[in-house]
Amino acid sequence: MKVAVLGAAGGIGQALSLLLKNGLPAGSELALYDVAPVVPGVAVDLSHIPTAVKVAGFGKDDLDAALVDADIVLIPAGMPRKPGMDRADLFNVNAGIIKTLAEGIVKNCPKALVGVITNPVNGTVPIVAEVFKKAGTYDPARVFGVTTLDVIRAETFIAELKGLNVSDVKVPVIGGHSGTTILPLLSQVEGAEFSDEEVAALTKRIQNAGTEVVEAKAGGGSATLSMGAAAARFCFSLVKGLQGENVVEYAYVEGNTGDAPFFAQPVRLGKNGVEELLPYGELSAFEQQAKDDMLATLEKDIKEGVDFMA
Ligand SMILES: NC(=O)C1=CN([C@@H]2O[C@H](COP(=O)(O)OP(=O)(O)OC[C@H]3O[C@@H](n4cnc5c(N)ncnc54)[C@H](O)[C@@H]3O)[C@@H](O)[C@H]2O)C=CC1
Ligand SMILES: O=C([O-])CC(=O)C(=O)O
Repeated sequence: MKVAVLGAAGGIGQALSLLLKNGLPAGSELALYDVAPVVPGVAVDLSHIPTAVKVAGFGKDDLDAALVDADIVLIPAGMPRKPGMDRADLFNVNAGIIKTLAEGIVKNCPKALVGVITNPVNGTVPIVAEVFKKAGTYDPARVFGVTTLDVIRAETFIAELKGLNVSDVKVPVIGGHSGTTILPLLSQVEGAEFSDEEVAALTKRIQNAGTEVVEAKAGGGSATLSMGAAAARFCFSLVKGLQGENVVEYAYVEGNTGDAPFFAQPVRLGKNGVEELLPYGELSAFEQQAKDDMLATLEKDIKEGVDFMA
């Protein structure tokens, strides 16, 4: 198994790479790529951890070597938010970065499963899809926007509020990955009941959790450690799928819900990425309204990504 992390020297990239060094199956290769000159050092540092995962660092001119024959590519490359910014404000800087990296994937590992972390996810995932379409290598089952952070936040906040064991709490989160496009389905959480006030407050907290971190970091960036944990969880699920295990995650994919061209929904993972698109089930009246209200924003974000490549 070869996993490439693009943007590996950044806040997310380093946390994620540490978790992958410790958690990938024995015999795996971890390829760390970044334009920052520190990246070989990050690889050397991680290589001293005694696990059976081989780590190599690749500097800015070595994208091809980092990607060649990768089974999974995770992309946390690009600029994070500062207080006062929306994720959409990152589009102009990050769109070009994502395009270049996606072109590298086409050239070196067109069959890889690709997890896009770079914001705005609502628009960067369509860019990856368009690059692959242009090259004739697009397979919607292999391209994911990583929305796992929304899921783990929802699990954490609900366990805290209701005094539950967090490992027992499962929360579906659908839609996109910004503001109101993030839609936790609290009506489907088993083992917990919520008042209308709790639903409104929790939904808002989950939607604004990224901003909560951005403000707390006061100009020093956005979520990196929790995102590292979320991306590692998602990557380990992709690995399990590749190994033939049956595992379900929520991810932002070109799916079949009919809501928008890309939409986070439950997917069963397998040897080819998405093995089965699963329905998100019945929505409460609150959730139905919230979904209807957010679709125009999500569509606009997606169009921005598609138009960038037109
Ligand atoms: N999907 C999600 O839930 C989340 C997404 N994010 C996003 O992840 C991205 C990264 O965030 P951080 O790690 O905090 O930022 P960071 O600034 O700490 O790291 C970004 C890294 O990307 C590298 N980079 C820039 N251009 C590159 C290129 N062309 N090729 C390879 N590497 C390149 C930089 O050198 C840097 O090391 C941001 O866009 C952020 O908004 C952050 C948190 C959650
Ligand atoms: O809020 C941000 O800019 C980073 C992010 O996507 C998150 O933490 O969910």
